Amino acid sequence: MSTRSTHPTSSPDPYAAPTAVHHPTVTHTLAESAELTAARVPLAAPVDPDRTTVFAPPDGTAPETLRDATAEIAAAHSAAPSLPPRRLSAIDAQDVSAWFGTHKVLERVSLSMLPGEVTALIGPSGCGKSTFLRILNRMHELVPSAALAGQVLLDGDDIYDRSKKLQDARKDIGMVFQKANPFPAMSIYDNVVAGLKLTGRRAGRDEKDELVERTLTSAGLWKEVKDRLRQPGGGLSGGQQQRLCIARSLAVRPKVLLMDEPCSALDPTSTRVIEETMTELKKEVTIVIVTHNMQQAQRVSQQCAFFLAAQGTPGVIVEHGDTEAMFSEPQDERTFDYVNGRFG
Ligand SMILES: Nc1ncnc2c1ncn2[C@@H]1O[C@H](COP(=O)(O)OP(=O)(O)OP(=O)(O)O)[C@@H](O)[C@H]1O
Repeated sequence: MSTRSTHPTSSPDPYAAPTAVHHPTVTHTLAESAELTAARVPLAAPVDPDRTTVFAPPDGTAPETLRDATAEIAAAHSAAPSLPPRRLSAIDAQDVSAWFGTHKVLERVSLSMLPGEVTALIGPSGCGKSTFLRILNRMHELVPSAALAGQVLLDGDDIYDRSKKLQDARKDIGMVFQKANPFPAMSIYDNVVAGLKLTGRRAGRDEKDELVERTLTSAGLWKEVKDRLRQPGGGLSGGQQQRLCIARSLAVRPKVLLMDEPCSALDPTSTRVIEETMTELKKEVTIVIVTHNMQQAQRVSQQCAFFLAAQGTPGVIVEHGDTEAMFSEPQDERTFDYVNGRFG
């Protein structure tokens, strides 16, 4: 066990009174739980595989149905320049606790995020999902008052080990934020290449061209922008900008991609395109997504973790495991209540 940064003086031993629990044991009680579970409602409706969401094609070439989009994105992936295959990575959080000043926001959270799968982090506002996500690529330490304890292992190596460089963690574990943040005046092409520049690596023209096509294809954007690569990134729609940011993150070939509510600012059409893109992307990068959208969690993830912070206590994981099972047969009544919209 290792301890990072400066611990709050009022709590010198972060493990003095461990109360966090992990699936399937439950020791926390939520005040409202009994009341909430008194009137159970049917489980969330399963996702309809034949849903026929109509797309609003920006250039008149987009398909009409999600089913078509899935096929199109998959086809684009197989036609794109490819890289030699590599082993998919696992990221493991072990007994992670976190503070902002003296405010403890996570309590001994452990979670294994499996290679080549999408793990969804769900839970009510303020339970520490984003903090947990930011700990996974060492962004938490950017906040001056922040502290943490525990370990984050990328393929078995602790990213917080003193011998590890911060830059390596950021390169290996990319992040896409809630609000798309491309460089607006920079061209689409240069936005993607900027991802590479951040690593300090120089690349020739051919390599850059290949990189731009490959990453934009992986992000599900190539077809829409291939004829206007020199136009500013800021001229794209919100959904396209988010996919451009995904492409920029992919340019450094991360092993893990963290996504913090990547669709919350997007319309349903753009949301579906990004979800389909994620389904393809997980074949090359392990994905962890924070989402408030239960249907999205069901659609995109194979693993799910339910975070909860009872009044005045730090966030813990109440239950985690296979997404389908979490939604159809949750082991904890608080999970049942949350995934069925009873609170949060
Ligand atoms: N920079 C910060 N400084 C101080 N406290 C913070 C900071 N960021 C988050 N917190 C606190 O940490 C706790 C967890 O916040 P966090 O954003 O991780 O929760 P969340 O589950 O992601 O919430 P949401 O779903 O609303 O985004 C909250 O009490 C929040 O107020």
